[in-house]
Amino acid sequence: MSEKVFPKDFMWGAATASYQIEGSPLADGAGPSIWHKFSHTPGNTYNGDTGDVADDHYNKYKEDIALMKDLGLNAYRFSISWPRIFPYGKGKINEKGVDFYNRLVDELLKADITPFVTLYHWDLPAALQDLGGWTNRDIAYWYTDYADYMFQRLGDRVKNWITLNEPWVMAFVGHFMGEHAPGMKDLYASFSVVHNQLRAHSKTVKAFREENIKEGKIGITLSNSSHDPATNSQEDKDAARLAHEWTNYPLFLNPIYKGEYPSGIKEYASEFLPHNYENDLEEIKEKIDFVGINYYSGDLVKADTKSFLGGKTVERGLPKTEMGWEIYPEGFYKILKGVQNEYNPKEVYVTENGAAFDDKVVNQGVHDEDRIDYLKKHLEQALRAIQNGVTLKGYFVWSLLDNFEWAWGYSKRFGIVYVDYKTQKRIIKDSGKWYSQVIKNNSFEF
Ligand SMILES: OC[C@@H]1[C@@H](O)[C@H](O)[C@@H](O)c2[nH]c(CCc3ccccc3)c[n+]21
Repeated sequence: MSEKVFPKDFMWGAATASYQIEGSPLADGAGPSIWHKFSHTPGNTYNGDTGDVADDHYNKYKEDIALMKDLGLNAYRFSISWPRIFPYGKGKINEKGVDFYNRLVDELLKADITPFVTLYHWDLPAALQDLGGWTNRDIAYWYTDYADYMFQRLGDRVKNWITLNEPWVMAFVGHFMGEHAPGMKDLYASFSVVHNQLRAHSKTVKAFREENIKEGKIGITLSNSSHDPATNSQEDKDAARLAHEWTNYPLFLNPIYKGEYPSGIKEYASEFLPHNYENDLEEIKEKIDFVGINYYSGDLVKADTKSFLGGKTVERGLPKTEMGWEIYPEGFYKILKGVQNEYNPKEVYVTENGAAFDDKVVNQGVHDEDRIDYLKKHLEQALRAIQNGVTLKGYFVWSLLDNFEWAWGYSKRFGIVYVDYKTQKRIIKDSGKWYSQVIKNNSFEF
């Protein structure tokens, strides 16, 4: 393999999520999600933005799939909105909700685009939050029933499944920092949410095996930020390792692959883990087919006794994206190599990588050189990882379209396609044209 070309059959895609692009959150019998309620609660999102319209993808999905085809994508990662299927989270089924995803999948297959389905990307049915949501142990059963129903309805055409998107963010940004739905600030709740997501994930993997989906594969997508020690001191090294075990893939892959939480979590955070959590570890240790890695940025960690787990992040002084995240491509390699070294997964997919920049339309185009530079530098590190033994099989850029960026609303643009929210017009950015060349050449050099 020449040093700049990806392996043959490497999968090139783009990723999105239901609440961020679809709009029409309550259409055709859908129930409200916790993000519908959170974004409609004053003060929670920039400018009071909500997902009521977003990219209107619920109505424009055919046009957007034609765009994906134009770009030459051979895969597309999207999420299913649980409350469109089960408006109250369990019990009554909303056929019109199922019908939307049936039509979406059929249109993707017609365009020769492989669907990668995320079963949960944070839009929990609000009715389940009324019962405690992810802090209620019974959610493992509610979630598995929902997932198993989707396997039955779409499993004949959808072969690649992701149980959860970024369970760390759901647990801590949503239940400790309070900046995401459901807006809680309770560290004990956060660790219960970690544990119940792992229980739900593994019960679902077991149900998936029983459904016997032909050539089916199932995995989980985890958020990661490369944490390096601010200095060579033992305190900073320890703080960086703890930050890694807490916020990155080990918090979930250790239980899944090794049947226990990372040593630092057991040593310094065991008081927050649910009572008798050990009784669930055997069941959580359920084989998965691939690991999904999300990566955006890296940081330095400095020992700090006032911070949770004794570390605080400090900056390197590197260029930043519009999110204020430092651009650190080497960290991408470290995370990918680290996953392979520690768990040796059969397959790895980059399920999200991308950047927000201050995109402007000039003469009907968007000349986002900064995003091209970001993507190129990260693809170089992804290829380097493959050349160093990482079983990386595909890459999904975040995101296909500019969309609802959670608490930031529509103020941050991550798309390789620009969305004019007043007209809902799509404009392929220069980065989208560049990415389409990457796919055609299977290389970032052409
Ligand atoms: O922020 C860009 C994307 C989101 O739009 C995706 O829905 C989400 O999966 C995702 N995760 C990350 C990295 C972790 C993170 C999430 C939320 C806020 C800050 C960091 C970045 N992103």
